[in-house]
Amino acid sequence: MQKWQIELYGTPLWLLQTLAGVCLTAAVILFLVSKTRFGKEFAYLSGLCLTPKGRLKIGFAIIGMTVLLLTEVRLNVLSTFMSNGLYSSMQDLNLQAFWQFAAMNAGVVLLRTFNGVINDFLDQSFAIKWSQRLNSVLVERWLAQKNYYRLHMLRHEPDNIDQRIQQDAQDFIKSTIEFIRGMLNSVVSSLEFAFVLWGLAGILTMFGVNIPHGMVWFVFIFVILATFIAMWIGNPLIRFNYENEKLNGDYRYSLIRLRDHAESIAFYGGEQHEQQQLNARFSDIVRNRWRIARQSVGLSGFNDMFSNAIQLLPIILQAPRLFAGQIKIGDVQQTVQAFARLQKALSFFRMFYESFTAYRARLERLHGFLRRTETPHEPRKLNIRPISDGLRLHNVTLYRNNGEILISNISTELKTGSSLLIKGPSGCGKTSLLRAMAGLWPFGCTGTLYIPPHSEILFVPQRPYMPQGSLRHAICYPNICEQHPALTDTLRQCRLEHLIDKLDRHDDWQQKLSPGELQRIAFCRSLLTPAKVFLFDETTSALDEPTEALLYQLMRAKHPDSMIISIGHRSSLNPFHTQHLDIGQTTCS
Ligand SMILES: Nc1ncnc2c1ncn2[C@@H]1O[C@H](COP(=O)(O)OP(=O)(O)OP(=O)(O)O)[C@@H](O)[C@H]1O
Repeated sequence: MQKWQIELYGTPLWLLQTLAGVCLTAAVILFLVSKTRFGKEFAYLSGLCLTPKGRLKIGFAIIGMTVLLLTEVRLNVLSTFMSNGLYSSMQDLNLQAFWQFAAMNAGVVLLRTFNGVINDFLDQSFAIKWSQRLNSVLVERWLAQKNYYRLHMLRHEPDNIDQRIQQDAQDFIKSTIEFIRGMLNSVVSSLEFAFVLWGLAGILTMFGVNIPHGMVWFVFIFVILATFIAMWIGNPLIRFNYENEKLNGDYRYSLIRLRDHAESIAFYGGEQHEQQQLNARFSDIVRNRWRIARQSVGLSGFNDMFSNAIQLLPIILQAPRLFAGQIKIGDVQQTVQAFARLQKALSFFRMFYESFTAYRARLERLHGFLRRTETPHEPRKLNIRPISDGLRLHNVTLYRNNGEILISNISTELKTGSSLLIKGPSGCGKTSLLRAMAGLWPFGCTGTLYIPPHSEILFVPQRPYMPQGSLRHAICYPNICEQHPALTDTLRQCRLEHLIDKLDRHDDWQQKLSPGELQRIAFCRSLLTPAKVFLFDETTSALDEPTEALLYQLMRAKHPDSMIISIGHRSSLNPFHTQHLDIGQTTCS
C-alpha cells in the first residue's frame, strides 16, 4: 500500500483515537487552567450560563464541533498526500495516476467545503445560544436586588455597565469560540503535520553536526521562541485594551448625558464647556490609541517578519535531496505544504496574542461586573419587620457613603389612614429616609422599621419615570391593568383630559410631557394603585397650589385607609397631613 492509502484507510481510527486524546488532554488542561486567575474567571462566567440540563446538550455540541474540526485537520493532511501524488505523477509522466489524483484532490476539496460549512453553522448556532443565555444572566443580575440602582448610587466601579452587557458579552463569546477552535486546530495540526514532516525530512547538517529530521526540530524551536518574543512585545496591550474599552465607554456616556440634558445645556449655553469636556475625553482615547498603535505595530511587524522569513526554508532544505534523487518533486511540494501548515498551526498563539489581550480585558470586565452584583455586604442594615396595620420607625439612623451619620435616631409612628409630612433643610436626608424605607439606601442604616410588605408600598419620585411605548403603557407602569375601567376618568380628575385621545400613541413621553404633567401622571398611577403606604418625594413641586390641593384630596377620598408620607418644603402641604416631622430641627447631623 502507498502512503496516501495508509493515511486514507486509517482515517476513522485516527478520528477516534484523536478524539479520545483531545478529551483527555482537554480535561487535564482545564484542570490546570482552573487554578489560574484567568481560569477561575472563565469558569465563573461560563458556570453561570450552564443549567444542569444544558450541560449535557453543550457537551454533545462541543464533541460534535470537535469531530468536525478534527475532520478538517485530517482532510488537510490527506490533501498534502493527494497533491504529492499529483506532482509525482506529473514527474513520472503517468497520465492515469495524474487523473486519479486530480479526482481525489477534487473530492477532498469538496469534502473540506462541506465540512467547513457545517462547522461554521454549528459555531454560529452555539454563539447565538450562548449569547442568549449570557445576556439573560447579565440582565437578571443587573436587575436583581436592585443592583442597577445600588451600583448607580455607589457611583464607582464597575463603569459603563451597558457596554459590558451589550458589547463585551458578544465579543467575549465570539472570541472564546475563535480561541478554543484555533487552539485545538493548532495543537492537532501541529502534531499531525509534524508527523508528516518527520517522514519527509532528511538529515540537517548545522555547524558540522548532523541532525536527523532537523527541519522538524528547527521549526518547533523557532516558532516557540518567536511566540515568547511576541508575548513579551504584546503584553502591555492587555492593559491598553482594557483602558480602550473603558475610555470609549466613558466617552459614549458623556455623549448620552449631553443628549439627556440637552435642554439644560441649551438654556445655560454650555456648548463650549461640553465641547471641552468631550474633547478632553476623546483626547484620552486618542492617547491610548497611540499606545496601542505603537505596541501592535511592533507586534504585527515582528509577526510578519517571522512568517515571511521562514517561508523559503523548506525548499532550501529539501532541494539538495531532490537533486541527489532521494526524493521527488511531489515530496518537495508536500514538504512546503506540511511546513507551512505546521508553521501556521504553531504560530496560532503568536498571531492571536493581540486579540487575546482584548479578550482577557473583556473577560475581566464581565467578571468584575458580575462579582459586584453578588449579594452586597452591608454591615449596617435596617431591620425591616412586616406588619399589616400602621407604620413605625424606631431609632432609625442613616449613614453617609463615608460612614458619617446623615440622620440619627428617628422614631415616629403612623396609624392606618393617617399621613405624615417630612420637612427639613435641603440636603438634610429627607429623600434618603424614604429610600431607606423602600430598602434602597446603600450606605448603611440601623434601627427598626415596622411597615406593610413591599408589594403594598408605592414610592413616587419627584420626576416620575415613563417607559418606552404607548402613553397608556407608560401611565400604567409598572403593573396597572392597561384596560383599567377607571383610567380615563382618573386622567380627567387629574386634569389630564387632553391626553385621553393620545393614550395609544407611541412617543418619547418622558421628554414630551412637562414636569407638571409627569407629576399629575404619577398621581394617576397612585389613584389607580391600591397600596397601603404611599411615599411621595416632592411630588407636587412642579404644580400650582390648587392642583396640589385637588390631587391630595382625590388621594384621601380614593384611599381613605392608606398611609401617606410626603416630603415637601411648601406650607400649602400642611393641611393634607395629620402628622409632621421636621428632620432639620431634631435629628439632622
Ligand atoms: N449617591 C449618593 N452618593 C453619595 N451621597 C449621596 C448620594 N445620594 C445622596 N447623597 C447625600 O445624602 C445627603 C442627603 O441627600 P437627600 O437627597 O436625602 O437630601 P434631601 O433632604 O432630600 O435634599 P433636598 O431637599 O434638596 O431634596 C446629601 O448630602 C447628598 O449629597
